[in-house]
Amino acid sequence: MSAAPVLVLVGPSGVGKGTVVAALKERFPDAWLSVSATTRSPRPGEVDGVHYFFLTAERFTELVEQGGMLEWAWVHETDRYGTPRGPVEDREAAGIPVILEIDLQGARQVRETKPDALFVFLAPPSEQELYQRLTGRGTETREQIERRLATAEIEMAAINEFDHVVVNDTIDSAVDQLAALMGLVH
Ligand SMILES: Nc1nc2c(ncn2[C@@H]2O[C@H](COP(=O)(O)OP(=O)(O)O)[C@@H](O)[C@H]2O)c(=O)[nH]1
Ligand SMILES: Nc1ncnc2c1ncn2[C@@H]1O[C@H](COP(=O)(O)OP(=O)(O)O)[C@@H](O)[C@H]1O
Repeated sequence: MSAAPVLVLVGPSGVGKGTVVAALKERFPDAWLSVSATTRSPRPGEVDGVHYFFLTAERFTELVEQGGMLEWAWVHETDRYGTPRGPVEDREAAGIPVILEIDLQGARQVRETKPDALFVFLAPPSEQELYQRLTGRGTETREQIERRLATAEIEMAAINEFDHVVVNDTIDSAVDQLAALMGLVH
């Protein structure tokens, strides 16, 4: 039996990573989405341990120093985000497909430690559509949107580092493509 896949999904803020992963999980409930740790504050409705593990800066540093993060990075220059190592390794050992929704810097670190993972870039159909999705979501201030668009440019420039590019045109077709790449079949 071949090992279950580890999907590393990267894409600019607002491209639809969260939406596509939620749809993928609905169709393939056995796939497990890693819960990241972050130093940013929870938004209304976000639950600690469900959406993120919300950590203080001190606790985040402590975990990094203990080797508890598979990868971590400063994202949008303001906060640290990282993947707790233990839960990922537990799923891998149990043969459960793993999804890491992380940023470009994190993906580069995972490439070093898990070169067999599946590195996929989720791209927008167009720049215009990315802008519309990001502003349409309505969860960021103008300044935050500007910062995310600047990060998006850096991320889009690294698209060639990825094994596969999936364009998030419709949610269904993006899920179909990801499921096929991961070898998930009904
Ligand atoms: N390196 C790394 N990046 C992460 C992790 N979790 C989330 N991110 C990235 O952090 C960014 C979060 O951006 P933001 O627009 O604030 O969205 P949200 O925090 O996911 O609602 C996205 O680019 C994610 O890919 C993680 O565990 N590690
Ligand atoms: N395929 C799609 N077509 C149209 N809108 C989409 C699509 N995928 C996501 N969206 C919308 O785009 C916005 C950003 O999606 P989200 O999943 O929050 O992005 P990300 O997690 O990459 O930051 C949301 O309002 C979402 O409903």
